[in-house]
Amino acid sequence: MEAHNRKHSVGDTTLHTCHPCRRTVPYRIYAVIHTCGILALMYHHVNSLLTADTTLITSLLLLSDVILAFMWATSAFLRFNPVHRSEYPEIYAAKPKEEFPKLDVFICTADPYKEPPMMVVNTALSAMAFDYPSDKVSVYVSDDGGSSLTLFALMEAAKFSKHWLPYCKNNNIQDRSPEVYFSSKSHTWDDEADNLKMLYEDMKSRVEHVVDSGKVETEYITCDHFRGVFDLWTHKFTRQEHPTIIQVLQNSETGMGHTGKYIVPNLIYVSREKSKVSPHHFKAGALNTLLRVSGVITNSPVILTLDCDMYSNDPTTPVRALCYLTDPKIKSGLGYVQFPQKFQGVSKNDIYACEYKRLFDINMIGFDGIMGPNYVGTGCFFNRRVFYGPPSNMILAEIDEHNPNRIADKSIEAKDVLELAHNVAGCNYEHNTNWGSKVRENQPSHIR
Ligand SMILES: O=c1ccn([C@@H]2O[C@H](COP(=O)(O)OP(=O)(O)O[C@H]3O[C@H](CO)[C@@H](O)[C@H](O)[C@H]3O)[C@@H](O)[C@H]2O)c(=O)[nH]1
Ligand SMILES: [Mn+2]
Repeated sequence: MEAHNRKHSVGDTTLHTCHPCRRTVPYRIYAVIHTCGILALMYHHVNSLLTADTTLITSLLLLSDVILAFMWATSAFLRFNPVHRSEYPEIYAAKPKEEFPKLDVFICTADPYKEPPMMVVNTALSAMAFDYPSDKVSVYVSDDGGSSLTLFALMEAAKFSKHWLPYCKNNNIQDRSPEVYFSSKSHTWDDEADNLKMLYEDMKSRVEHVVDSGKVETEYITCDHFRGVFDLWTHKFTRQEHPTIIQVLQNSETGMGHTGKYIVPNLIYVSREKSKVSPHHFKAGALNTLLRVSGVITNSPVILTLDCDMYSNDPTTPVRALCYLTDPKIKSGLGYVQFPQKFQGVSKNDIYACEYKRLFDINMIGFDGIMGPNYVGTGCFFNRRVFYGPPSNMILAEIDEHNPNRIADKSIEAKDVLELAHNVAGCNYEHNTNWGSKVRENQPSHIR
């Protein structure tokens, strides 16, 4: 979604507009002509079926043309009413900060060797640095690899964020993934940027050293709290059974907020329980775990899902999504707002296949004009309420802490909060509860 320039009159509170694509009318005319052609062809087939002797060949031709016509019709519907949307984040951003809803960001990672921890760090930092009240943002990283390397990298990210976030916000930086920012040539260098780049390179070399050596040196683990956790990884960590690990790596309540300097977002590491006897359902299982764990800890009404190989290229993205999600006129029927994926490192000449243009750009605006797009798995802001059934029929959760309207007002590090978060992070939790079976009956309300 891109904002189009538009002049606002004073008092204009329109948060978004929707307009049909210009090519719709010519396309419809073409579709009518194409349909006539198909009907004529069918007429011809039926006619020859009734008159000719070669029944088998004629029936096969009819069948194949029916299949082709069906395939054409399904894609034609996606071109029938495509719409473009524009939103006006500057109008939303002018609201008092108290009105901004809390935001939980979910990032999934699974293997520290295929998905380098520095990549996960950059994803997390780009989301932590959103143009959004920092104390309202909680970033949850799900690590299905249960790797001390990823945990170590995120501990480093938490430290670096205290320098990176104020820098981005004070200088209005567009690329909030430090890797992207420091490798781009199109920005001015001053002492502050130089120092920050040094800090970043230091962090990167520490993390890469740890990844190369395959283990975290105990000298880095200064806190007793972590020591027990790292013991879990004394042997090869991936795919072994292990209990749930939840670590609050940064807490906005106790972060720099209290020193009055700069408020930081929450950063929480989650590695769900692994057990050979229960299926883990890959990314869907990880997202369901994060949904429950975040429900207990922060229970934010808005959830963003990201993969660890992505970063946000626009810090106003959450506010853009809120232009739709908070609009009272459409709010009750709106489940999610999804952003198209853009790919890096694709050949400029390969504009269709590798950019997945049809999947993410062309088809999506087509779906949007009919009944709305399907969830493509990432880059999507959800209204937490949608996981609890349709608007008229809310399915109450097994435990009160999971209900979407509950305000999470305890400290995120409170002992009972973390204990309950551990209990709900089992890899097969939903299958062992009544709530899980109720949700399964009403399938669409749950991520699968
Ligand atoms: O057991 C697993 C396996 C994968 N993942 C994570 O799931 C994400 C997507 O997996 P990946 O292997 O990168 O799949 P892709 O084919 O690149 O992903 C596309 O297709 C997926 C399946 O439809 C969508 O979920 C993704 O958003 C979409 O980018 C990654 O962040 C992984 O770390 C887990 O958390 N646990
Ligand atoms: Mn991927």
